Amino acid sequence: MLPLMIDVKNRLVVIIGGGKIAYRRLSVFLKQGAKIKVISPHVIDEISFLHAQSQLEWKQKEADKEDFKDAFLIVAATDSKEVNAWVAREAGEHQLVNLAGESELGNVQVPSFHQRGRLTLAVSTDGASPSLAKDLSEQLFNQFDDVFFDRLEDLFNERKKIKASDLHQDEKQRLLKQLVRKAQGPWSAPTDR
Ligand SMILES: C[C@@]1(CC(=O)O)c2cc3[nH]c(cc4nc(cc5[nH]c(cc(n2)[C@H]1CCC(=O)O)[C@@](C)(CC(=O)O)[C@@H]5CCC(=O)O)C(CC(=O)O)=C4CCC(=O)O)c(CCC(=O)O)c3CC(=O)O
Ligand SMILES: NC(=O)C1=CN([C@@H]2O[C@H](COP(=O)(O)OP(=O)(O)OC[C@H]3O[C@@H](n4cnc5c(N)ncnc54)[C@H](O)[C@@H]3O)[C@@H](O)[C@H]2O)C=CC1
Repeated sequence: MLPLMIDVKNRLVVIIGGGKIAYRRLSVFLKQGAKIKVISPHVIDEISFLHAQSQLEWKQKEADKEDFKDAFLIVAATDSKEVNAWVAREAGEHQLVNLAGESELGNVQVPSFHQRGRLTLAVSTDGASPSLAKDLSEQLFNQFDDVFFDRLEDLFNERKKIKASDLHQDEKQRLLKQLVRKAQGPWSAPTDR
């Protein structure tokens, strides 16, 4: 599978199911600014709380095709394999589909990831061990300290200036390479700290 960064801001994400896993998925999309619609006869308290705060839409019913026809991304997270597989079959060929259980029936998998500032680290084990993916992404992320994130922001700003300058393309390339070399110091916190 190919890792991509996807902007879901203001996009419709339809979550089929209202349990613990549905909540874990929708929390991620909500944080990224997606519009969330939950389709489920029952939802856990955390979801009904968000609904009461108008942070998401909730249709209290079993899913049918109409519910997800306009979705940018569909998450099937019911406790029924049959329902989840049906969602995967009925989804349009241009829609993104994630199945919390049998992910191979969909076309999107959710990796374990950490994000701060402009850095995103994601780990996928393709379902071999979600727990290991979680541990690995935590270990990798913990290597970076506050200094790193300040430097990364500086890099972003300096690079923007070089890109916008009237310098010759070759000179821009030279400066951009120099920028990376300059930045390649001890990026991360020493391990004995
Ligand atoms: C295929 C995938 C779904 C997809 O496509 O998205 C999938 C599938 C399944 N997970 C299961 C179990 C667990 N999943 C977790 C945790 C996470 N699972 C996540 C992703 C994925 N899980 C995708 C593959 C990612 C990969 O492998 O790299 C994370 C990264 C993201 C997220 O879910 O939000 C999140 C870490 C959150 C974080 O990083 O913080 C834990 C541990 C815990 O909850 O702490 C357990 C219990 C222990 C264990 O089993 O390891 C089961 C068995 C269910 C059953 O028993 O019925 C299935 C189904 C199956 O394998 O058939
Ligand atoms: N990706 C992951 O990390 C994990 C995935 N899973 C998978 O996710 C599935 C869901 O897990 P939980 O949230 O714990 O289950 P749960 O039993 O807490 O929730 C299931 C939800 O599906 C809803 N539902 C049932 N039939 C429906 C229908 N026809 N239309 C709409 N909604 C319907 C129920 O009302 C309920 O809200 C599990 O069956 C398992 O396959 C489980 C653990 C971890």
